Amino acid sequence: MAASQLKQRVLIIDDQKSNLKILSDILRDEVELILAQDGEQGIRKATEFAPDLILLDVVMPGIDGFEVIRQLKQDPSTYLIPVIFITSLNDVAHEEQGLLLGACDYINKPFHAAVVMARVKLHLQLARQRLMLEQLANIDPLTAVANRRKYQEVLDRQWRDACRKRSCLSLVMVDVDNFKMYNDHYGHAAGDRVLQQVALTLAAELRRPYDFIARYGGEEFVIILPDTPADDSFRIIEGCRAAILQLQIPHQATGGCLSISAGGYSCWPEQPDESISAFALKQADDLLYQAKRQGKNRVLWTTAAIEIQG
Ligand SMILES: Nc1nc2c(ncn2[C@@H]2O[C@H](COP(=O)(O)OP(=O)(O)OP(=O)(O)O)[C@@H](O)[C@H]2O)c(=O)[nH]1
Repeated sequence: MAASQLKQRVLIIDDQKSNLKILSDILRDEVELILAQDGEQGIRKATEFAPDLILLDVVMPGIDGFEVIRQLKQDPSTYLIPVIFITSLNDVAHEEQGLLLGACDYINKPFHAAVVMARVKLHLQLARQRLMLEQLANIDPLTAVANRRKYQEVLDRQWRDACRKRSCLSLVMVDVDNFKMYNDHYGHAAGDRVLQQVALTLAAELRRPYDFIARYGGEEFVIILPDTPADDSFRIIEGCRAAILQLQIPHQATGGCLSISAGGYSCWPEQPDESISAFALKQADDLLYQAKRQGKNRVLWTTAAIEIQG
């Protein structure tokens, strides 16, 4: 089913069961509902289920709605979720406070079904559009894999995870061999089609959910293999190299078939520091350069301690 056809998720946080029931009855057919009966539970469910929209009661025992939204806006995993306040506090000062804290709208009690529905639909539509824009901003238009901007974001996250788990993370730079000659011989449009094929083939070789590929620029791709031992990572990239060769794309200018070279670097990150992760990528890039100098169509790999050559 296309993402646009999936039901969006709405989390309702209200301490009154009767309100939860009224709102559920209004929204049930249109959205997937998640219910929470106090602020703490609401925050937990917002983190766990990543809803597309939150309806938040203001007056609740324990932490009130204002404190809930404050906490949601401080957490990177929830701060983008739109929040509509639902309240019987009909004065302007409270409404202003809610909006200043980052709420996108206000619905007053008692509820009018048509108004609730209209406002929820409007904010869900805006949320969907924002998600689509975000996805477009992260994708390379030619090859449809992630772009360099997304690479940096994913690397930062996976580097932090690897620090926490003390696990092995590999960074790989991949480059199409003799691509200038390919363009010169077959034309730029044919070169574009080859880049698309290469991206598709590399992506298909990465089978684990957190393996990641991005187009780094031109005919270069970058791959992140988190939580994978160095020798397995090397084998995966060797598999990529073999898969590109198996495409048997003729490259008459070289008298053979199109190939790739790669440089890989495996490490065990200890500090979430961008200059260290940039250094790791530089190691991979230096090995790619060596692979080119040693004759191309090969993968060179290094870890802090060992060097493997293919
Ligand atoms: N068709 C096409 N070509 C591109 C694209 N981006 C970069 N290129 C071309 O890729 C070529 C890369 O050339 P070089 O950096 O000299 O590398 P190479 O010819 O592959 O040589 P080696 O890396 O030594 O194997 C240049 O001619 C770029 O114009 C693109 O999006 N489409």
